[in-house]
Amino acid sequence: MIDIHFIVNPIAGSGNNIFTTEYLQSYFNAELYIVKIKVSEYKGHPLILAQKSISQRANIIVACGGDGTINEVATKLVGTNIIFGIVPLGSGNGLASNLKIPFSIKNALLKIKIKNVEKIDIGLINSKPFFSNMGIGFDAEVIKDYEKFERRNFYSYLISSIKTLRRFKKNTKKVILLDKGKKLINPFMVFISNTNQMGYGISLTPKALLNDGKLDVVVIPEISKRKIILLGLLMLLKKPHLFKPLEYYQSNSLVVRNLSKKPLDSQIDGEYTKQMNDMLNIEILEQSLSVIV
Ligand SMILES: Nc1ncnc2c1ncn2[C@@H]1O[C@H](COP(=O)(O)OP(=O)(O)OP(=O)(O)O)[C@@H](O)[C@H]1O
Repeated sequence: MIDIHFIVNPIAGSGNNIFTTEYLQSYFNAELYIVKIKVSEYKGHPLILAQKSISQRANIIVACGGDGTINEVATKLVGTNIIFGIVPLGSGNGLASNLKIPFSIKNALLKIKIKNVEKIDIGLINSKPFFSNMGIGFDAEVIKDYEKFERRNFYSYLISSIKTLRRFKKNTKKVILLDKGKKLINPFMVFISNTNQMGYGISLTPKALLNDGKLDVVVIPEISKRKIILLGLLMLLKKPHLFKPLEYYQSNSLVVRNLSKKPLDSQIDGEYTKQMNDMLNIEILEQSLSVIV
């Protein structure tokens, strides 16, 4: 028998995500599969549920949600032989988009049933995993504002982006030192990605591969509001490389030092995180998650 556990975030994306055992057993029949559904009740709960599923010896653990839920569930599976599945229900779905996992629940479940497994790289920030991307600067501030919205969709991202743009430079000075001694004062963004998608078809790192042992790094220095708008348009047109101040490179590790007095605001897989540590060691852990594609 195959033990398959579904960890469902009921509020991901447009919300109201409900799965019943009858529905899932129409794909995973009771003669072959033992199906368990676990519904997360609060932020951080998917992590606890995944840990329980591991101790219950699940063979396959499926995250039903967006990048935040994926992050919490998959964090527990890194370096194990447990197979990880995704039913994308989030607003952005960066990792699922890169893996070409269908957004239709039916087709995502059929993929899981076929069980074509690939090993993918994951990123680490001071040993804490990320799967899609992390960022410091504008994206982190957008996410901080976005988390106040009840509705998690493209419209909320757009409103948060406009609000952030209005007040962006009024914040205290940020000073960051990147590993090669590159000092950045008030950078617009330092963005580090494992995937070639941010969600909604938007990307800053189109060359990223999930199994190349590299993270794709985008550094954008302090820029004017007019240039921020130009960058936004180029991203929507899928041509961010035409934006001249943007520096793009690949690396298997980097160090980010915070030289300002305040902790750095960051986003990790689309969730706001305050970095209390002044030194961030960011690295790649090659082919350490077995995921159904
Ligand atoms: N019942 C719940 N109530 C509130 N928050 C929850 C609940 N269950 C899970 N969460 C948290 O919601 C956060 C966001 O989840 P998720 O990323 O899946 O959705 P999303 O933000 O809509 O998608 P995306 O990241 O792709 O944009 C995660 O940190 C998760 O732990």
